[in-house]
Amino acid sequence: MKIAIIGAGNLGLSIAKGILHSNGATTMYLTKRNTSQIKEFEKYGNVIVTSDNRQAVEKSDILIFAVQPGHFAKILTEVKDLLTENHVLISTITGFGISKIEEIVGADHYIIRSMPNTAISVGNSMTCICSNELGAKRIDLAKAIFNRMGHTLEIPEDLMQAATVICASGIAFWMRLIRATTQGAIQLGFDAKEAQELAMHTCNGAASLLIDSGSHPEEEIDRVTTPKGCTIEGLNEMEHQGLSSSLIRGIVSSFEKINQIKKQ
Ligand SMILES: NC(=O)C1=CN([C@@H]2O[C@H](COP(=O)(O)OP(=O)(O)OC[C@H]3O[C@@H](n4cnc5c(N)ncnc54)[C@H](O)[C@@H]3O)[C@@H](O)[C@H]2O)C=CC1
Ligand SMILES: O=C(O)[C@@H]1CCC=N1
Repeated sequence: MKIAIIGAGNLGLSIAKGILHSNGATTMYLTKRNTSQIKEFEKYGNVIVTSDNRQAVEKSDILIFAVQPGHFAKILTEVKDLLTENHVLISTITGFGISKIEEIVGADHYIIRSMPNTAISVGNSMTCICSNELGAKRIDLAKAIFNRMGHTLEIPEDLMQAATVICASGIAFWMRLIRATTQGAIQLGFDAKEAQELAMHTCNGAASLLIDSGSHPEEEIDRVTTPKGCTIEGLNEMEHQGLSSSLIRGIVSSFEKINQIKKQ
């Protein structure tokens, strides 16, 4: 597969690392206006770093766009005459709908929207995907690409903003929960490094339990909460302080913000 990542910033480079780790490309173009910080990627023999988006598009079949929303229309306009019937366009760009992409390049291209998160760099992204009408013929290909770097779910486009909050911003939300747990562990006597080790592996274990068993979180909670024990004591105090409520309100605020951004 010949892949181009147009916009090798935070997300673009995370995708590049994921692709490299999974040997997911025969050649990979990485583009950025100033390429000096990412030249090191050329040490992988099949990676070409350039600021020339047109060259990257011409030499690749799968085009993954990961630029800021304000730059996307200009870049599409710059390369649209090079697009062939073989190209698959994958946009990771927040709030930029398929209809807007079609307005620029036409509906006669395979257009996929995908919303990965930065855990794609370690092959563990939750990635939501949707497509235009023609792109439905390439959705399995897009899923195959992202399944090598985590888990994918095909969703209707109108859920893409919500998916961005839960999956992409979600990385930040979970990081903060892990950090707070780490701070608690330090207060209880662990040094900072061990505290983080305990917090992140316990978090990983909790997610793995649900993924492997398919059970509901409350079923797993029931297995841990000894009557009159310390777990229910802590859990109830967290809820008195608004744990679930504050998470839900944060998610909804994030969603309201993303909808404002889309309107701008
Ligand atoms: N950071 C994240 O976790 C996620 C970001 N997104 C979306 O992905 C997109 C990129 O986000 P980030 O990586 O965080 O932004 P970023 O600002 O780190 O990366 C964008 C990159 O595009 C490059 N760029 C700008 N103009 C260019 C041009 N004409 N040609 C080639 N490259 C150009 C910039 O130099 C920069 O390296 C955004 O639309 C964001 O909404 C989506 C999911 C997760
Ligand atoms: O914070 C943001 O607006 C972008 C979208 C999801 C992750 N970063």
